[in-house]
Amino acid sequence: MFLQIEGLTKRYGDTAVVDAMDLGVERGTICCLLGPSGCGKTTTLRMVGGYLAPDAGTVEVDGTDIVGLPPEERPVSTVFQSYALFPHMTVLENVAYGLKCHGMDRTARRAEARSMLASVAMGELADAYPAQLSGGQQQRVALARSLVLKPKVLLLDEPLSNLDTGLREAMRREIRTIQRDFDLTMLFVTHDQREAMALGDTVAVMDGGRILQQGTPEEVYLHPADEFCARFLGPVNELPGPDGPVFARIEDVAVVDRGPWEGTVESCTFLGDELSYTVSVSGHPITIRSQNREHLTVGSSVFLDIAHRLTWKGTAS
Ligand SMILES: Nc1ncnc2c1ncn2[C@@H]1O[C@H](COP(=O)(O)OP(=O)(O)OP(=O)(O)O)[C@@H](O)[C@H]1O
Repeated sequence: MFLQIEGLTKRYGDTAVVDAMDLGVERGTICCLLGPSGCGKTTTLRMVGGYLAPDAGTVEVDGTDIVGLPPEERPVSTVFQSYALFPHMTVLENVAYGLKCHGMDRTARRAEARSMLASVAMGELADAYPAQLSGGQQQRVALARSLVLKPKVLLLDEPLSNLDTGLREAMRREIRTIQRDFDLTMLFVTHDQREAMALGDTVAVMDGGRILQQGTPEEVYLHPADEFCARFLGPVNELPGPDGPVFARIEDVAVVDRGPWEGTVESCTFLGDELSYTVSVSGHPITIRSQNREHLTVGSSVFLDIAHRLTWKGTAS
């Protein structure tokens, strides 16, 4: 693996907030580190970036352990959630600043910064100040400032969380394009499962300072390692079965003419692009989505079947 984290540990008092964590990211891919608030995502990123010393473990980039190196000597650059742009510097100066720290002369670093700004479509705003920019524009400057350093690994800590939904999706596409253009290896922290699946070549599900599962979006969504991963990646229906509950994703439960489960339609909610029903099966509330505009009648009986059963260790199969 191009980025290989092994046994990484950070303790505060008696609590290991990152607990002997292992994670690998292949060269030229995006790994989304996904987990609930407080599970240790930022702490992990800060240790990889060099802003926090681990108590144990190794972080290798391209075969070299970087744990002992200060941030500026690591082949790694971080884009923070807050963008952390210098308010008194222009966009161009912000992007050129890191190159100054690497000893590049003024003309060369301004030329590099201009070319990087052009590649994130910010060339025309090179002389603006951060306060004059929208959130999305500031985000692009923050990306340019990291990319100009040509890091081997780019770390992003919830970089889209300050943006509204439309802009977030546009920026996600842009990050994907930049990642491909620069053949970057990225570790992208998020607590948003849709974002993780949309962006990640792999998704690493984290809880309690550990990685519970790492796989492609399809693997973690359709074949979760445990119940926590199953529920964190998306809603789960729990149907009664002869040997214990049968689990399925909402979109994998459908109304059929004849099927193994029978229930009563309890409610119907109009969501615009689809209808959401709650069907009670032996007292279990089951959620079903349908794009058919013809409403099922509340109170009527329906049969249900599932297209794919979610299983993990310990579930009935
Ligand atoms: N300096 C510190 N001293 C003590 N505890 C800390 C310190 N920094 C972080 N923690 C604790 O470590 C745990 C992990 O924090 P971290 O910021 O890594 O979580 P996170 O997964 O990034 O959460 P979020 O999504 O909310 O940003 C939290 O319980 C936090 O309170």
